[in-house]
Amino acid sequence: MTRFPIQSKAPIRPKDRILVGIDTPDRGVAIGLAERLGDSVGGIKLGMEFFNAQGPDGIRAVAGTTPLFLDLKYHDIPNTVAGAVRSAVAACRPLILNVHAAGGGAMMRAAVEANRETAESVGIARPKLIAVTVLTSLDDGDLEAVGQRGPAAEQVVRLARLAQDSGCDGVVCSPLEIAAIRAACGPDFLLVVPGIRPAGSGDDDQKRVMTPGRAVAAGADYLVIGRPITRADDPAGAARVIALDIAAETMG
Ligand SMILES: O=C(O)c1cc(=O)[nH]c(=O)n1[C@@H]1O[C@H](COP(=O)(O)O)[C@@H](O)[C@H]1O
Repeated sequence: MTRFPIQSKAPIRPKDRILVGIDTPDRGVAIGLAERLGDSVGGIKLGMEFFNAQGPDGIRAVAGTTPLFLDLKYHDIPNTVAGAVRSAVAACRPLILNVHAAGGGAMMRAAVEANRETAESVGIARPKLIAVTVLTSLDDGDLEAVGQRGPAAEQVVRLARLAQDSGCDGVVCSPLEIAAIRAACGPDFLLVVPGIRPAGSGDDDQKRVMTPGRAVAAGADYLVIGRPITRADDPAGAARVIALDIAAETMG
């Protein structure tokens, strides 16, 4: 796997934009997928299902030197989230980690500070800290059911601005809000985008979706893609087709 371009301004190759979401509790399955996909994606994303079964030791065993997005979506009081970030950065050394923007400005500022201090004290490049805006599995009706008035897109932009003001490097958003966040937060704000479905794939539990090529053309930096790759008969082949779709929509 090549060096991840996230820490520099180097141009990003289509395949490097893919962070494959490996959602399994099984260490052997995760290691197998990471190995098979190593040459076809930019990095891996490990989240709660894997972490809760295998812990930091399992994360290190799967990620090795592979660029890692550690997706544990912290959402708690500032002191607790700061502690979680310190533990995660020291133990897992991710390239990217996340919190929920809905935890508020004080919580995000505490996370930003904990991330910076811990990276300095363990002597690693500072991981990118990003904030989840509105989950891609929710639509306007779901938001209304939890007392959130107004379209998802408005809430996403509100939370993206708050995340930026709180010192976060970027956000997780659906592909449908990329243009609005770019307009509000500028070209350097990192946009990591799940809710990606190649043409012809089912949406599963995702509600705000787009194809990989169209999401990158709209301004996504990185795409988080799970089942369309990991559940394919040939995961590496599926990742290569996705990279071709990105290239077709974004080059020449
Ligand atoms: O933070 C995330 O990565 C995330 C945020 C979000 O709003 N929606 C979302 O789907 N994700 C993650 O992205 C991955 C998407 O997986 P697939 O739906 O299988 O492509 C899952 O691992 C989710 O946990």
